[in-house]
Amino acid sequence: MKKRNTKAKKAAKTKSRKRHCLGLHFDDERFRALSLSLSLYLPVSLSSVSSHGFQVNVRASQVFVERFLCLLKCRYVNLLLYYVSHKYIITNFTMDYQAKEDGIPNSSSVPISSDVFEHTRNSNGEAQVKQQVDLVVWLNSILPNLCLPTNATEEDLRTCLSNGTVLCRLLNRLRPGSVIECGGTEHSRSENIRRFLEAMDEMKLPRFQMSDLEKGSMKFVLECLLTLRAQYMPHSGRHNLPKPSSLNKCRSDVSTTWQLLGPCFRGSDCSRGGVSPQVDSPTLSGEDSWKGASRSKFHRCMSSPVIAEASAALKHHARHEFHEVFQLKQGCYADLPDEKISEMMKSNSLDNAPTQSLLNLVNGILYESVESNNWKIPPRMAGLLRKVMQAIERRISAQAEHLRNQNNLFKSREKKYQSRIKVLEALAIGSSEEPNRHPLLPDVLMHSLHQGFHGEGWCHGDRKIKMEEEKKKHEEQDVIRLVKENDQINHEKLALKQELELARKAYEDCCVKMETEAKGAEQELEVRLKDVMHLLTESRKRVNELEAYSESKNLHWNKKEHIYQRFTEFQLGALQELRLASQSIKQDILETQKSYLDEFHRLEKSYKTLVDASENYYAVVAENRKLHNEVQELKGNIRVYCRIRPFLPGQMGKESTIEHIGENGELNVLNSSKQGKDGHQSFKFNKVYGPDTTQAEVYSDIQPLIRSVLDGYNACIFAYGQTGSGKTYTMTGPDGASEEEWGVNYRALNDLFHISQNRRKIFAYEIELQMVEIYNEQVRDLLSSDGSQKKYPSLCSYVF
Ligand SMILES: Nc1ncnc2c1ncn2[C@@H]1O[C@H](COP(=O)(O)OP(=O)(O)OP(=O)(O)O)[C@@H](O)[C@H]1O
Repeated sequence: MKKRNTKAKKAAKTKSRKRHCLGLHFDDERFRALSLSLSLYLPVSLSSVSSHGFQVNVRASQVFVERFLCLLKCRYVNLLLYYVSHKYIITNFTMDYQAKEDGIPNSSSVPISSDVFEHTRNSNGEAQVKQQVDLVVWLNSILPNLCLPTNATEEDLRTCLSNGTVLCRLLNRLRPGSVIECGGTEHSRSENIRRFLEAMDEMKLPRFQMSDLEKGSMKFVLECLLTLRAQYMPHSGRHNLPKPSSLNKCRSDVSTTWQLLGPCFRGSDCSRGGVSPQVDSPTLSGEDSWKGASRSKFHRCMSSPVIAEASAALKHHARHEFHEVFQLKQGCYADLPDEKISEMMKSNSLDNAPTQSLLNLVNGILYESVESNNWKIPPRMAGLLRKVMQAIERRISAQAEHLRNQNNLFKSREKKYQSRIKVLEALAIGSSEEPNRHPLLPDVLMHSLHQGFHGEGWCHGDRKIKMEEEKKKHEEQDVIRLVKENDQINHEKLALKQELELARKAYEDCCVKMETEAKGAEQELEVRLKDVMHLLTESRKRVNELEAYSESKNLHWNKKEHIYQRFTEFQLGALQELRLASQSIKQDILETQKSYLDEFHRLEKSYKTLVDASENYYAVVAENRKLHNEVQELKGNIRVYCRIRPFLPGQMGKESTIEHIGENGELNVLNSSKQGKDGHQSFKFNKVYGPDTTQAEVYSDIQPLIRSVLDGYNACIFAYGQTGSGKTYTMTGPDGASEEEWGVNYRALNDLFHISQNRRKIFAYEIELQMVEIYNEQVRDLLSSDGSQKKYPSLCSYVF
């Protein structure tokens, strides 16, 4: 019996290894357990199970389904969860899976109906479109001048990114100085892209090929940009893609996981989202696949907030319209209208909006405040920020509560399974204590066996004995088979128990970790909220101060501007006048210069003439003097002139005695007292001046004598006649005389000074004047200042 048991165990082991080789280990119990585990975290539920197939209800995208099929083939849950954590799970559909009895089911052979495929494709397309929209919004927020439409197609993106400048600018905004941008030539285009890719390599981030930008799918380009976004804006689009660092980590995780699994899958097959795992060699057992690092990675993925987010997104699929409230076309929060902010702040919108949208909003506002407003948050945005943070806090609290409920549920299920395991263990123990009774052997069979050894048919001949032996042999074979199956069941029970224990521990760890993370996140959010509120208060103070300062400055500058404007206008007017004056002066200067030039030429000519004349001047002057004096001598050294006084005002009716005045100094006088010839007397003078002769005409005959005096000749002019005949009038002029009435004395002195002044460069004259009066033959000095009126004995002439 012992030998038979050993053989049965060996056969069971061989069969078990064979099942592992097939890569399928989904009998009913095992799959139920797996489904239960999955349903705790994922939108997967087992619909029906049979010995050869099962139906799974999945809410997932096509990618998810493909991954799930891979999971079914190798029972590798880690892989499934990994992909789920990074892909959208957005739709519902049912997948029928019929496992093949004789081989490994291939994902391509899974009978999925055409409408399911269509639905799946649409789901996948929706996810890609959403990723693309998110990416466009992000690009617009980083590079506002880009102005990409939210519904930009792949070709639009290709056109936008193909010259490489946008990529370089994007990278420089995220990481200043990362790349140096070239110009817009064809060569610069490839150079820009090359530099961008080098920078990505340097940052150890996944990149695309240059040909991806030229044609074909933009998938890798989009993945690269989403990774870049996750790297530098880790809170933005978290549900779309992991951080680049974590992406690389996840890639290595996947690779590690494959190693743990054995060579069933190659990491490279899925490093870019591939879905065609290969079964190359026997896999490890299901128990092995849950050991060590892979299990911890599984729980790390499970504990990721993204899972919770994805789950929440599935549960609140109907809330899609609220997501629209927080979607911004251009990603510019500062320009949001008040109506939009009010709509966002409504409790209905906040409670129903996806958490990722709220986080995007918070990050967007903070990013804008850092980038554009120098850490200043506008008050209306601060109110919205506070509301959003409160909504996030409420959600975190709800998540923690949900996790606690899940934990309780899991514990209750664990107890239920433990009780089942205990029953099975009791059955197994019972069978070992009663060797002749296998727990799974039916009573009828046990009765037959008993009868086989102790029954009465033993005595009815050889034929009967032979039949009994054959029957016994069959029954023994049945017993062996049943024992073997019982061993197998026990073995699987033990494995299931261990697996459940591990899962329970892992789940507890996961819950603790998630609670810790939730508390940490809550505390972090509280700290950030406090920081934001502090910043907001400071910003408000600063804004008020700046507004007051700006107002006063504005007034001051307005005044100054007015003053400067007036001053400028005045200066412009003055400048204009100066310009006109300058032009006029310039014209005058030119004219003056021209006239001076003419004058200079004229003076030059005159000067030459004068030079010529001056050479003979002195000779001419001497000659002139000589001739002049000779003329005077010829005229006579003693000349006698006679001037006839007109009637005085009171004598107008009297008869004149002047009979005739001749041209040559002849004068005929009629004496009415005498008769005849004696009554007519004739006189002869050098010249006779009639009663109408002016003072100037009298002096014109005397003037040459004045010149002779200055030439060194002596001259004497004196007047004589009876009282009232006009001597004083002729020599001096009447009292208060005008220049016309000046007598000989004034005119002679004028000429003396004038001629002596003209000759001052040649001669120096000394002029002395003496004025005397001769009266009653007494000479009196009229210019004497001592009052003594010096008297001379007898002199009756004026001497010059
Ligand atoms: N040519 C004249 N035209 C007009 N009035 C004259 C003229 N000559 C003399 N008289 C006037 O005659 C008057 C007498 O002249 P004035 O005093 O010169 O004479 P007199 O010879 O000097 O006299 P006396 O010897 O007494 O001094 C004056 O009133 C004077 O104005």
